[in-house]
Amino acid sequence: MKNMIRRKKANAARLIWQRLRQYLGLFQYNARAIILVWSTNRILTIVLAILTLIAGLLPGAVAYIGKLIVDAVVHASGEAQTNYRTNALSYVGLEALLVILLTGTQRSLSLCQSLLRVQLGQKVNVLILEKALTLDLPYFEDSEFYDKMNTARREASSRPLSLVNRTFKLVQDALSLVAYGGLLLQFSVWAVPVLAFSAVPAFVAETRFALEAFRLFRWRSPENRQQSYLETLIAREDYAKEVKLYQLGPMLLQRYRDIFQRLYGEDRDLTVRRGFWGFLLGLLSIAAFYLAYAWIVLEAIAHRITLGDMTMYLMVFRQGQSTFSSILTSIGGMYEDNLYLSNLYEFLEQEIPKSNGQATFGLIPHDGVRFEDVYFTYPGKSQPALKGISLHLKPGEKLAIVGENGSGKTTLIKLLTRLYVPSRGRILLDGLDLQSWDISVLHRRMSVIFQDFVRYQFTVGENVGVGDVKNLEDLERWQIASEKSQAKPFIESMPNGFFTQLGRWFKGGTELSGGQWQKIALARAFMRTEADILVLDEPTAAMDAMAEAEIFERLSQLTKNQMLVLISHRFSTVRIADKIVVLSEGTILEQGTHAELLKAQGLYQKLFSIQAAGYQ
Ligand SMILES: Nc1ncnc2c1ncn2[C@@H]1O[C@H](COP(=O)(O)OP(=O)(O)OP(=O)(O)O)[C@@H](O)[C@H]1O
Repeated sequence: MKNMIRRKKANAARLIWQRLRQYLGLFQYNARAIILVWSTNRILTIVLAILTLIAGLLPGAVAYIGKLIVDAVVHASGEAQTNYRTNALSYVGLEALLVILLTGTQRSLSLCQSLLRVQLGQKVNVLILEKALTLDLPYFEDSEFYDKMNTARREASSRPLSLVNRTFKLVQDALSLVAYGGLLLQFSVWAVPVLAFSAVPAFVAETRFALEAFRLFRWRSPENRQQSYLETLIAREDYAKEVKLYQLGPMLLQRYRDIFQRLYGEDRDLTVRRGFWGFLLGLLSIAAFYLAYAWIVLEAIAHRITLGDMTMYLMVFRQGQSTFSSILTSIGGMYEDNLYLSNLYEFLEQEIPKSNGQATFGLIPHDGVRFEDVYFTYPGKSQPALKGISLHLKPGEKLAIVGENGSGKTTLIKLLTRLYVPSRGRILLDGLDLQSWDISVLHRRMSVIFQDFVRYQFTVGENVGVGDVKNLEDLERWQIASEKSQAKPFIESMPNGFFTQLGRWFKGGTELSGGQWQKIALARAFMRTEADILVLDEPTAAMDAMAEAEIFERLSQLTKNQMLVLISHRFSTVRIADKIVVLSEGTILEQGTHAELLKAQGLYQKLFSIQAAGYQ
């Protein structure tokens, strides 16, 4: 029996300990937040700590001077002694000085916090962006991971400082409470623990609700993303045309409102419950406070304490109560901050499996590119996008890939450029698996223009220059590259030539036509002269017939020493290739030269004749 009771007790103790650890575990980020703040600006952090200390101790001193004033007044009025009067007046002066000091300290504290907030916000954002730069493409396409990053970005820049401020505020309040407690102990040893315990239920409720708030916040990431997407659709110029002409505005706005209503409903429930329980449990501490208050009044009436003592205790009580509730708020808030920070650190510390390829040259120089039985399935998909792809592209060779929409052409390029890793099989460059190559060396050897190339809101020259970031500002190279892509004539006709700002986001920006943008993108590809693999995905789809014909006429010449991988739906353009691959549903259906494929009378020949017929 005794054993059973002992075991039960041990179990209960273990449970309490576990719970406590769970609670305390959630405060683990305080120290990290302080380190983060410390590394952001040491001087400001030290000043903040010192000011917090002063601001914590001063209120106790003010309360004590209050007592001295009242006692001196009582003496002075009873015995009409001038030195008591002088005493009383000098205490008043002293209190005024202390209050000035306190106000100054508090002002300086908020000044320090404002400065730190800006610096810390910048620092955390840079950390997040630096991490984002290390991520491979699949991470950006993984909505869960993307949500984590956005949650981190949205909130985390303000949270670390908030956590540090709260930690310091807690220390400050705790110091004030210790000072008050010290003064109160003279009254009764019981007053302090009674007041402390009365605050526990409110504290537990506060942390519980903070956890719930965080869960809500996390669940909602997808909804928040939807909302910000709708905002973008409604408010951004590149969507405005369609939104207006299809009259999508009201429908989009309604969706936006609906999401808000749903979120608001959940928020309101939580806020109401939090407020209700906070109030109810807060009543407990108020009751304890006022009982003690009444006790002090009775003691003063019975002359067991002086009037000065009573004034001091009452002040200590009032201040103590507000310090208590401020501590509660700090702890609840700190708990929330910790939860948000856990999200930030989860993002920052997510292990990114990196291929440790370091090779800067291949095993068989000049072997070119080989696909060996390559399969690829997109994450989360059941059907492979590419199946058993094998091909060989020798240095200087031109390869064209054709095939219907969704047949896997772009996917093949994504694998070739190592944005994705094959699920099976290998891709070799100069006899060495792409995974073994140093990624920056590999990317330097490639020049790629995707169908959805980026229209940078930079100057024309920079839009070309980004093709070779080392020579971003090199006017001469811009000129050569844009001459190759037929972009030079229209660039030079613009008022500021290569220095014209493009896009509409910034003042004085000029918008280009689709074909003009494409010529700029092509110039970007030609800018990368170091690259020996040029990949062009529908490079001339938006260009006029003349420009397209001129580019293709010269393309073989322009890319004489480069391997060229060209995706196109126009058969007139692919015929320049040494080898044409016809993709269908992720597999190679046919391959050969234009003449061979025509002769084979397969899909290529069929599609070619359909297109040719269209022009007759
Ligand atoms: N990021 C992605 N995640 C999942 N599936 C994708 C992704 N991108 C493409 N797919 C799928 O992979 C298949 C091949 O797409 P891919 O973009 O390679 O086709 P494509 O031949 O380039 O088409 P198009 O001629 O329309 O440009 C399609 O079924 C497509 O739905």
